[in-house]
Formats: sequence, C-alpha cells, structure tokens
Amino acid sequence: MLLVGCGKMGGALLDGWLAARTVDHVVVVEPQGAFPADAGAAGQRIVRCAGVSRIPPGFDPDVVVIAVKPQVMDEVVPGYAGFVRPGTVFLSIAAGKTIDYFTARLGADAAIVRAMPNTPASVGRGMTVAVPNAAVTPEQRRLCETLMGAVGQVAWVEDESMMDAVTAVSGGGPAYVFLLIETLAKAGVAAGLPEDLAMKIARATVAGSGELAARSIEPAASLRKNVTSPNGTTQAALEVLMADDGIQPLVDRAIAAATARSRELAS
Ligand SMILES: NC(=O)C1=CN([C@@H]2O[C@H](COP(=O)(O)OP(=O)(O)OC[C@H]3O[C@@H](n4cnc5c(N)ncnc54)[C@H](O)[C@@H]3O)[C@@H](O)[C@H]2O)C=CC1
Ligand SMILES: O=C(O)[C@@H]1CCC=N1
Repeated sequence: MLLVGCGKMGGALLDGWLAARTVDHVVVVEPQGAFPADAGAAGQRIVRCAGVSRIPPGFDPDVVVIAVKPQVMDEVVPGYAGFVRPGTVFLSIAAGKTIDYFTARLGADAAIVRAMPNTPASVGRGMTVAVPNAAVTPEQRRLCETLMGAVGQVAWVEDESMMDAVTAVSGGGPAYVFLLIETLAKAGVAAGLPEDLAMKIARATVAGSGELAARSIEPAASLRKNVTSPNGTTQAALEVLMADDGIQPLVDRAIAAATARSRELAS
C-alpha cells in the first residue's frame, strides 16, 4: 500500500489497518502530519517519505490511498500518474473530488475507487461508502472492500452523485454527534449542573446510545419511544426538538449546506 497523506483521516485509517493487521507493508508519503506510534510493529513494515520523490524506487503498490485535502489535490495527484498500472487501484477518500477529476490527471486507464470514510474507523466503527470506475477489477473492488471493511461497515453505490450527500451525512456525521455532546453538556450547565458532571453524563449518554443503536435490531424511532414515558420528562423535551421549528429543519439545512460544499469542492 502507498498512503498519500497521513493526517486525521489517513492516520485514522492507518491506525485501524495496523491494529487489524490488514496491511503489513505501507509506504506513507507525509510531509508533516502525525505518524502512528505503533508503526513498524512485529511483521509490519512502515516506511515514511517526505514526498513522492522519496518513495523507494521499484515500489509497486497494489493500492494507492489518496488522503490529502481537496485543496492540495491539484498539486499532489499528477505526481502519482507513474503508479497507474493494471495491478494498482487508486482509493481516494477526498470530499468532493470526482472520479473524472482523477482520470483527468491519472489517465483514463486508472482504476479508481472514490470512497468516503469517517473517523470512527480508528476504533473499527467506521462507515465507508464507495463507488468504483469501470477500470476497477472485481479483485480490486474486493481489496478495497477488505481495507474499508477492516475498520467498519462498507456500502457501495453505483451513482457517484450520491457521494455529496454521503459526505454530508456520514463523512461529517461524527462532528455533528460530538457537537451534540457539547450542546447537551452546555444545556446541562445552564440547567444547574457543574461543568465536569455535565460533560461526563453528556458524553456517556451519546456513547451509550450509539452503542445501543449499533447492537439493537430495533429502529431508531422505537429506541426513542422506549425512553419516552407518556407525559414524562423526555416527552417535554421532544415536543421542543420535534416541533416544526425543531431539530429536523435545522439538520436538513446543515446537510444541504455540506452537500452543496461537497459539490463545490469537485472543481
Ligand atoms: N477528517 C475527516 O473526518 C474526514 C476527511 N476526509 C477526507 O480526507 C482527506 C484528508 O482530510 P484530513 O485527514 O481531515 O486532513 P489533514 O490535514 O488532517 O490531513 C492531510 C494530510 O496530508 C498531508 N499532506 C499535505 N501535502 C501533502 C503531499 N504533497 N503529499 C502527502 N501528504 C501531504 C498533510 O501534511 C496532512 O497531514 C480530505 O480529502 C478529506 O476530505 C474524508 C472523510 C472524513
Ligand atoms: O469536512 C470535510 O470536508 C471532510 C469530509 C467529511 C469529513 N471531513
């Protein structure tokens, strides 16, 4: 594997792959980001290079993971055209950047998978949605499935235009959930709790609810109803949150804004 960019998301994936022992030989091109502390554990060979020109000559990766910011793509991607070979698949995790964007810079023969993971991949609980181009072989698709599946769930789509909304919902989704922790804690403080207790119970509540949602076969709406006693305290809160001007129109607007931004990042 060749990993280009080892920042927050590339690093989260690499952490997950190393922990799951999905990869054993990785060349990482990373000029300045954090490098995993356990890189080079027994049987794993991790080589860090400061730039594309430092990649060991003859290195022939089966997969090139592109994990740099969309804003630096123009200067980074053309440098990897030399790695386009029948046996190599490019796996991009960049927001917005389309398959056409990559074929314009790597050539029409390049096998490209456009994927959108999220940071819970670092603890094996990621969600990745991916779309392949026509040059991707079944074996390469399986390889990408194995990589993404090692750090969480995987869904494939055929319609690339869905990736903008996917980016908005699951790519950025963890940020909204962490914001929910912050807002719950702040509201707890406003209701009279000390800050540390408010943060502790907000964090544990979101984490516990996430775990319950992950393990339960019940729809989210039933899990919600299980908490809501008729005329009880939760109902009082939900009447605010589920009002016409409650959380749904707000989240609709947030997701629409992120989806639009993903489309803008395409060019
Ligand atoms: N952070 C997240 O939750 C998610 C991010 N993504 C995507 O992942 C990509 C990376 O995002 P983050 O990890 O958040 O950003 P980041 O800034 O943490 O990581 C990018 C890394 O690329 C490195 N870099 C810069 N120029 C480079 C070059 N020429 N060659 C190799 N590496 C270079 C930087 O030093 C940095 O460590 C973006 O395209 C983003 O859209 C996708 C899903 C979720
Ligand atoms: O905010 C971003 O643009 C990236 C893509 C999804 C999560 N982080």
